Amino acid sequence: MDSALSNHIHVFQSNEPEVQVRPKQPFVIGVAGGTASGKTTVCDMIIAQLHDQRVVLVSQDSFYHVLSEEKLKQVHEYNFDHPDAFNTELLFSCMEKLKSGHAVDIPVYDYKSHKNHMEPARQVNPSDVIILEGILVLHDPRVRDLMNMKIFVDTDSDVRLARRIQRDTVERGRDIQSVLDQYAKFVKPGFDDFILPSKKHADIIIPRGGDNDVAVDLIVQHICTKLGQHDLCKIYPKVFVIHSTFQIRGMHTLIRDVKTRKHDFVFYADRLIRLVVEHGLGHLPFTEKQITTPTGSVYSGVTFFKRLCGVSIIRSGESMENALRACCKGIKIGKILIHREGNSGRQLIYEKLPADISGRHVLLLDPVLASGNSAVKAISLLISKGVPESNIIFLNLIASPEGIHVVCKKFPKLQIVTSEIDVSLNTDLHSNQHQRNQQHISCNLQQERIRITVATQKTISALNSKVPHCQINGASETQRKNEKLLVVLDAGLYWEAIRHFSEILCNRREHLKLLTIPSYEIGKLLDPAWKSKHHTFKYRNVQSNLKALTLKIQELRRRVALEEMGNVEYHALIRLRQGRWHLELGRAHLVLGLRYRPDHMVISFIINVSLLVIVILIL
Ligand SMILES: Nc1ncnc2c1ncn2[C@@H]1O[C@H](COP(=O)(O)OP(=O)(O)O)[C@@H](O)[C@H]1O
Ligand SMILES: O=c1ccn([C@@H]2O[C@H](COP(=O)(O)O)[C@@H](O)[C@H]2O)c(=O)[nH]1
Repeated sequence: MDSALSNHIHVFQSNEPEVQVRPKQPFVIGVAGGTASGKTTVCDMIIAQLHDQRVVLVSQDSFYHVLSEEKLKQVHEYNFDHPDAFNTELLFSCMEKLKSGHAVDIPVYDYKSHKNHMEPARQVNPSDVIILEGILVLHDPRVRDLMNMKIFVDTDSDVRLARRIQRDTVERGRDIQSVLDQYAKFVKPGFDDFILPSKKHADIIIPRGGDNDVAVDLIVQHICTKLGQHDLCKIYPKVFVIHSTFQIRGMHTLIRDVKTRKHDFVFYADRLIRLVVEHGLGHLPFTEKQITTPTGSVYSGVTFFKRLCGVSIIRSGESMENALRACCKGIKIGKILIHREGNSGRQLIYEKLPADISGRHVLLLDPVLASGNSAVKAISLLISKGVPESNIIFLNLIASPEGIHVVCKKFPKLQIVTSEIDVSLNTDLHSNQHQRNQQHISCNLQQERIRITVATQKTISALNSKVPHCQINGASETQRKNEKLLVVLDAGLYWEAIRHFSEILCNRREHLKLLTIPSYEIGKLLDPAWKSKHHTFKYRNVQSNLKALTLKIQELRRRVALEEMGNVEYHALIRLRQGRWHLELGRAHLVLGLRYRPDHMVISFIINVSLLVIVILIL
């Protein structure tokens, strides 16, 4: 260590116990790049954006060796661009101390006198973020290893030379000729031999330096995420955030961007969901297993835990089901529908869970953990069904700190696996995300299953109003049931609506009956107890040459057998396009009715015509 410098760079211990002073490790960023590439400018931009974090900037220049008087006389012959010009031992030890939560005193370098200012030395306190900036900060492997993020600022050499001439003549007391001489003799060779080769160690390369505010934004977001996650993961050891990479941040950026198209949103949300699901599966128990390979050698491996099930919180949780099915073939998936009442109230509307759920590990699915209220309701239900708290893994894409606090405080043994903790997941973002989830789900629904739209609800409401209430026990009960029915329908649980609200639905007019027929058939498969004397239409009446329809029914039966009851395109089955309900429903009714039940249709037709004639006569 330089004795002159070491006298003025000292490391001191804090008096307080370490854990109280620094409950977490600082996030260390290294920023390297050629002279005048914009390293300081980029650092200033990062610091400005991290306004609510404690950030310190350490410059490698502070660690230039102190020059003897003799060397100072020949300073134009001194190579400031060689690694040996720096006291790297001291730099390393200071960074190590800072990282482990100790304050250090660092001198301030003066370029005019080429000296480290001894008095006053700069006291650098341990902070949330430590940025180390300098031409060769990525050169030494020990210093590099202290860094959580390594950045290289990559600016065109002509631009750098022009900036250096301007800066060094204005700020560093040089003339143009000396700048050019130093550049040719030391700066350029130093760049080619040491600085440029260190670029390969960088995690991020920022072209154009401070002009690249997109890169700086991304870096700042990444740091914020890391800082937020450090805290929560330390407080709650059962919270796991999948390793954040720029791929993952990029996908999060896309799914949050209001300009992202629905198709891209679905694609990237699905990719993230898949990562979360895979990660979540890694938290399941396993047993050791030895197997013999085809070459006869013995491999000591593990075998997965098999008694599993998924439970999705309707509706957004359903968007995670496909990823779970893709990872766990034939997995049983239950559903819970929770209705929001006011800000914190939640009402359980519907649940369908595997009968033997208490003996299974449960992967609870909901892409967004916001307030935590729905999650608490769903988890409480699972526990009431006998699932041990420690057997539940809650998987989500984005979790708010608030939601994590609420869930983890109440269920400390439950595990949460998420792809990001979002400190800005406030009500606005939640509603935005919620809207996005709706889009995601509706996109899936368009492809795979019926989507009960507002128009449908209106149609059903209109039909409801035509049903004499006396048929059902008490008007208020009817209203309540109708309300519940609409919530279930809104969730797209059409056949569930038929099963659980059959007494309301079976009294609907022909249109609705026709619409419910495929669901009714599926309902029969699952629950033979459900029957309605009002339904006369049977699939066995379908002509045998209607192969496409038969295949679809088979496909439905297969899916039902796999308990994929939500993923059914009922509309396609009855050849009905979604939307334009009145017209299309009537047409579909007529076409299908005439084809399969001409007797019925003729009678209806005669009755309708007779009624019309009577009305005309009366008028
Ligand atoms: N994007 C930019 N556009 C114009 N001038 C810049 C830009 N970035 C930096 N500079 C100027 O170039 C000089 C060197 O920038 P600085 O950030 O100090 O680079 P470094 O720390 O890499 O030496 C400074 O005078 C600064 O004002
Ligand atoms: O006394 C000195 C010390 C350093 N230099 C030059 O400074 C640059 C590094 O600083 P940047 O801010 O990154 O440009 C380096 O190229 C040295 O040549 C100096 O001229 N005099």
